[in-house]
Amino acid sequence: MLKYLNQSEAINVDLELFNEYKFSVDQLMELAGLSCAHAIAKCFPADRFGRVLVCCGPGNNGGDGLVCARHLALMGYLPVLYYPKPTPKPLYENLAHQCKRMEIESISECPSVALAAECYDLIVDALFGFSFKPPVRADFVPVVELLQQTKLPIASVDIPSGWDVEAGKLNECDMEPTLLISLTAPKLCAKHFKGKHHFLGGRFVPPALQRKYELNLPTYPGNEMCLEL
Ligand SMILES: NC(=O)C1=CN([C@@H]2O[C@H](COP(=O)(O)OP(=O)(O)OC[C@H]3O[C@@H](n4cnc5c(N)ncnc54)[C@H](O)[C@@H]3O)[C@@H](O)[C@H]2O)[C@@H](O)CC1
Ligand SMILES: [K+]
Repeated sequence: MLKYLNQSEAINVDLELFNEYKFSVDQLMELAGLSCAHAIAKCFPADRFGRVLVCCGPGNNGGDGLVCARHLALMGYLPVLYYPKPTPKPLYENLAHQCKRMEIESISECPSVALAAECYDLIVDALFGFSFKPPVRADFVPVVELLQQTKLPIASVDIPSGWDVEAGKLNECDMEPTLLISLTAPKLCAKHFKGKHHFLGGRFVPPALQRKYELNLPTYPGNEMCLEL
């Protein structure tokens, strides 16, 4: 049976990938963000869902979002970034710079539900991942409210933002993505996911680490970056 990780297991797997297996954050983020773009392309083809609002948070989940936006642009989408709190570290500055040089538009105001409905076909939620601790801080309340109120389909990276990593949907955030891309392995909250598509991405987990945490990951088909669970 596929293992669903609690918050501390997710953090420990992450630490081991960096400390024991010597991956760099950039490497894993690139693969994670690329796998998200692939899962999105399988569920939301560019000819019908071309205009994508990519909402990025301040941590690595937001970094995955920046990578995903860049790959979506390469795949024929028209992503627009909403990245309200850019993190002043070279990793994130470089990813944001790459998006800019890829001519990806950026907006500084969170759009209203009505404006988002007019301008976009899909929202990518890369606000918070497995290090989220509720409640949502003030800076991110408007965008979390947009995610809760919009009728547009949402693709969530790793965790539906605002959900508790283990308990799932909270009273203060009952957002329901259409697509969830669990990275590395699903977290416990994914057991409560009721949307249409649940994908696994982040095809980089060494066999010994899979065995140690008894992840029982399914076999990715062929050279695919992601698979539907
Ligand atoms: N091995 C892995 O497990 C990998 C993880 N990656 C991504 O990294 C994510 C985890 O990244 P991080 O640990 O950097 O953390 P997150 O991106 O989950 O979030 C932490 C950031 O959000 C802020 N934050 C936390 N709670 C908040 C709240 N209530 N209101 C507002 N802001 C809040 C924190 O200050 C911090 O800046 C994963 O979910 C996944 O998306 C990938 O990049 C690559 C590989
Ligand atoms: K997220």
